[in-house]
Amino acid sequence: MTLKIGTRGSPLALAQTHQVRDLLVARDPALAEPGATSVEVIKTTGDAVLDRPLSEIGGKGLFTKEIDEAQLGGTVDLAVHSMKDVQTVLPEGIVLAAILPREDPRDAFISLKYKSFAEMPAGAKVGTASLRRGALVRAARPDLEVVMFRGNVQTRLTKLKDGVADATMLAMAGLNRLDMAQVATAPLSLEEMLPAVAQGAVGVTCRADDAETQARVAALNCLDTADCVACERAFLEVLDGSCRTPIAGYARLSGDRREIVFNGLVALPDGSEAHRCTWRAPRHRARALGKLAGEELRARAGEDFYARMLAG
Ligand SMILES: NCc1[nH]cc(CCC(=O)O)c1CC(=O)O
Repeated sequence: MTLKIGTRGSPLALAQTHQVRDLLVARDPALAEPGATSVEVIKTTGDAVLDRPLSEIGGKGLFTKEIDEAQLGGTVDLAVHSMKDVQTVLPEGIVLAAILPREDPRDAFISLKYKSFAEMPAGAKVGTASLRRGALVRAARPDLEVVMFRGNVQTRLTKLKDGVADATMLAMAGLNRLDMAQVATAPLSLEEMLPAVAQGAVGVTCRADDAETQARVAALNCLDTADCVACERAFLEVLDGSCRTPIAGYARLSGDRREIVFNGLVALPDGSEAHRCTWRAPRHRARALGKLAGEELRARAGEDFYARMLAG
C-alpha cells in the first residue's frame, strides 16, 4: 500500500509537498520504506494557461480542480495546496485535514533598480497579474504604471532584467520555502500591502471517507494558523464568488493568543476605491468574525459596488 500525495508541479508546490511528506515520515517511520509514499504531479488549468491573468480565465479552483478529481478518483490519497489557491467551499467528498504553521504572510517588493515603492519615479512600471496587488499599488501610487506579469520566480527575474517592468511583488512565503529570500528587495508591511486571504498557509486535503489518512494528516495541523485562516476564508466567502474582486484579508492572534485580530479590504481594480476594516473577537469566534467583517465591508462598499467593478 502506497500513500499517494498529489501536487502541482511548480518548484514551490513540490517544496511544500516534500515538507509534508517529511513531516508524515517523522511521525511514522514505516513511511520511510521505499515505495511507502509517492508524489503524483498533476497539471492544473492554472498551470496550463500562462499568458493571461487568472482573473480573466475565471472559474473556481484553477489550481485545484484536477487534483480534486484525482483525489476523488483514488489516484491520490492526500493533496498539498497553497491555501491561497483553495476555493472557500471544498468539493463534495473532500475535506481539509490539516493546515501547517504559517510562513511569513507578507508580500515582497522586488526590483533590480529601486529599494522601495517610495523610490520609484512617476511612470515606472510595476509588473503583476494579481488584481489585489494591482489595485493596492494603483490606490497608493496612481502615478505608477501596472503591467501584466506572470510566471515563476526565475521568469519574473528575467523579465525584470529585460526591462518588462521595474519592480514586481511575490509572496515572502514562497521565496522562503524555495530558499530564495535573498531575491526580495524588502518585505512590504502588512499596512501597505495587505496579503491575500490565507497567504503563507499550506493545507492538506483528504477524501471525506478516508478516516485513516485523515488521522495521519490531522497530526500536522497547527491550531493557531487554522483559526486565523478560517477567519480569513469566512471573510472571502461573504465577499467573493467570482475571483474578479481585489480582496485582501489577514488574521493574527493577540499577544495572549485568546483573541483574533482581523484586517480586511475590498477595492476596485483601478484603485479608485478601497474599503478597509479592523475587527477583533475571541478566537473561538474566528469564522463569525470573518463573516461579520465581510458583511460590514459589503455594506460599506454599497449595493452598486459590484456593478461599478464590472463596468470599470
Ligand atoms: N497564486 C500563486 C501562489 N500561490 C501561493 C503563492 C505563494 C505562497 C503562499 O502564499 O503560501 C503563490 C505565488 C505568489 O503569490 O507569490
